[in-house]
Amino acid sequence: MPTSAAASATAAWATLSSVNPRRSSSALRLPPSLRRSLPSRLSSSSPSRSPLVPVSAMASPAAAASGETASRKKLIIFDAEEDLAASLAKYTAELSAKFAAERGAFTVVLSGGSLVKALRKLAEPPYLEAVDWSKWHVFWVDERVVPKDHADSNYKLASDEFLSKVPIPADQVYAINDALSSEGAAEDYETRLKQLVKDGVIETSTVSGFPKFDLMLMGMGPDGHIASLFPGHPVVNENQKWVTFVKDSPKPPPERITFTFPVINSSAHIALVVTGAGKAGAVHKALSGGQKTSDLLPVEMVSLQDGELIWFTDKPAVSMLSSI
Ligand SMILES: O=C(O)[C@H](O)[C@@H](O)[C@H](O)[C@H](O)COP(=O)(O)O
Repeated sequence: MPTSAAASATAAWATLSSVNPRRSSSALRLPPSLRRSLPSRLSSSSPSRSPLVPVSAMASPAAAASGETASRKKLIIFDAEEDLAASLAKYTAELSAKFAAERGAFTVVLSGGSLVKALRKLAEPPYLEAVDWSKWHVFWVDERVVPKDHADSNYKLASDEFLSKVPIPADQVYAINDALSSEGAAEDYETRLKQLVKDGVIETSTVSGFPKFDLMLMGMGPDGHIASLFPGHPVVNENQKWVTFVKDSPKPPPERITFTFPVINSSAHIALVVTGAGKAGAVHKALSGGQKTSDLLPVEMVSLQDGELIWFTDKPAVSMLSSI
């Protein structure tokens, strides 16, 4: 797998207590003992490059409350969006190779929003040629209930910006049925997921019994929402269904379908792409710890049972962390 993305990355891995965006990234350099625990696929190939430092113990109120410990969490702070996009492409391509080799399929879940633009480097050399796109199966963690050619459609966004540029077989791209109501579309999507589990395309979590997707690529809203799971909305507590619907989303359009938390938290990997000063308050709340479990933002309810959560961030997004 090409290493050019890692070589150009100016990312810094940091323990939460070390994050201080007002310092230069070299101030985030950690001792070799900590650097040794980096996942090799994300390690810098050259010691002269900017450091990549692991988050060893990020606060997780939800995990702490439930006593879960298997979740692995990391935070990456990028100096530039170009570097974030390069690192995200490398991370995704390496997971694609791993899952394609291990089980002949790679299940990838997309959100809408700025995440889609951050995927652009996957559709460029060297990844365009190096990735085995025939193994990809693409899903949406949430979708607006609008026609697929509507400007609000997450499918249309991903299709225009990414999927139309890579050779994924069309029958392995699972858009919602846009002829149905929101209730019907959610039920239909869950039925199709169940068939794909039966067919062995989607794995099942041995921990939860819910579907286990290989990689979820998601954004987070300024209010701390992920997917279409908004703060204070009852669907954040759905614990039976795989896919549900909302008719009153505070972010337009109002009607959406969304994966539920049991599915999100069964993922093998989640890349949470969160950039810009508008996200700083939610990032601060999510990463500073100590909140009551009744007061969690949806993003704080991401608690992987047996998986890896990586925050891909930039300095504006973590700009409030220096105060903790
Ligand atoms: O359907 C949606 O509205 C999106 O899927 C939404 O959940 C998005 O991912 C976040 O709002 C972050 O979006 P930005 O990264 O553009 O802020």
